[in-house]
Amino acid sequence: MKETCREIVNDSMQALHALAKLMPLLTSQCSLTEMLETINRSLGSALAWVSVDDDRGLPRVVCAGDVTCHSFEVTDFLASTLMQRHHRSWRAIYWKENIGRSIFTAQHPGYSQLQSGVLCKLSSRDGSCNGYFFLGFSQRLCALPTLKNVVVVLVEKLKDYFAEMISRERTAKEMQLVVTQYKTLFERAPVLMNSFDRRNRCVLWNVECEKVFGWSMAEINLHPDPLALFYPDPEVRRRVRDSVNVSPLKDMYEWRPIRKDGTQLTILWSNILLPDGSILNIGLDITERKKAEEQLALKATTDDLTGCFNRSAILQQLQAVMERNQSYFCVLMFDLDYFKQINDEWGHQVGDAALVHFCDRLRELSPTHAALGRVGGEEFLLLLSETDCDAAMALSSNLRAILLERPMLVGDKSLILSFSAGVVEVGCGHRDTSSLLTRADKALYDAKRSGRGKTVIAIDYL
Ligand SMILES: Nc1nc2c(ncn2[C@@H]2O[C@H](COP(=O)(O)OP(=O)(O)OP(=O)(O)O)[C@@H](O)[C@H]2O)c(=O)[nH]1
Repeated sequence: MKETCREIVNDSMQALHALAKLMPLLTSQCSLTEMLETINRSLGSALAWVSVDDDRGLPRVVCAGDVTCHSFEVTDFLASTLMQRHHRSWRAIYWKENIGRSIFTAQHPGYSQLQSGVLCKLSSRDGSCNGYFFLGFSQRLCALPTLKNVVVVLVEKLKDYFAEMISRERTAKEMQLVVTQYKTLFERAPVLMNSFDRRNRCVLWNVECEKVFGWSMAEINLHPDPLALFYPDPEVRRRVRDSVNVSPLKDMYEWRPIRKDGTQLTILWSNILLPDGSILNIGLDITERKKAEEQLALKATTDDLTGCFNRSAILQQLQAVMERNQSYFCVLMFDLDYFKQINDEWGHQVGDAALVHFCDRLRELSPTHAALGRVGGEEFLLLLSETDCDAAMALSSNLRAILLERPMLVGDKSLILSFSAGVVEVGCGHRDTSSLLTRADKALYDAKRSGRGKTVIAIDYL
């Protein structure tokens, strides 16, 4: 092939003939490298390159041929004094011999191999493409003036194509950059992102999902219904599926999915509809934040010493029960007897332990739905829903008995706690919390006044 081409470039008619045959081969489907390779094959050149300035005016070089040539060699050659001397005055120039010496260093094979060469300026009509086109040959060619004109025609034909190809490649590069940016965002953002197709297969699962849930995408797709891994309850799964929102991003909703290790997470989920019709789920793992909030809320409503509700929390509970009062219930107000003496005789720490001991026994005897709160130093309030006076009195007696049977132990001594209590039974529809508390207080006062160690029912409130 090259032998044929050598003959071509040494003969004007054959050179033009080769050019005519070459043109249809240079289609817009070719890449720039493929195009340069085709030119080399058709004209017998050992090296072809194009150097085009990019957006920032920096040369971008594409080479093809038997002689290896790097971008920096092209750039140095174009910047050399040889090239710059009469830069404005030529459009195409050629070298009959030793062009390899102007492009390569002495160690490079091309230094001695490359002999003739043609360089042509390249600029598109719209000015979007500025640069050079070069063809180098391993022979000293005598038909170079003809070849120079062939190259000029070639460049004339190709320059708009080069411009288009370069801009296409530039667009592809920009697209690639956008893809890379989105991929990086998808992979690295500390946000959960995933997508499931219509057959419930997971098709997107970012690194954050793997980190938070503990499953890889492959592991999830081994399950016939991957969503069941996170939401074992079919009813919850149904609600999750129903929540998929095909309108633009709305609020985020809280869900409690299960992690691979069985722990429960708290995730805020929302979803967006992508242009291809698929749904992208976006989530934030708020498990730790939620735990901290719950702990704070618990602390705000709990009595540090006894672990029961604190004053404001138990009064709020009472308020809530009164507001929705649809059934009867009982309120018991307890007060430890002679508690000052306990503190004085046994010390404050024992006094604290006595409060805990009393509360623990009371909790043991109370039904699970009961609410117990500490309203003052050694004063407690117990709310018993759907409980009448008799049941409340029975509970009070049991408490007295258990405090006797299982006294508090202080070293080798035992301390039997005594208490007084007031009981109020509240009928359905009663709403007045403050009069209820006054009645309970009054009954408790009566118990104290009549000798302590007693429980008194506030009859008039029934
Ligand atoms: N150890 C301890 N003592 C407390 C705490 N809160 C209040 N007290 C004490 O409880 C005592 C209550 O005394 P009083 O109101 O006279 O009641 P009491 O001695 O039980 O007398 P009666 O109720 O009339 O039987 C006071 O000495 C308070 O200092 C607490 O958290 N820990």
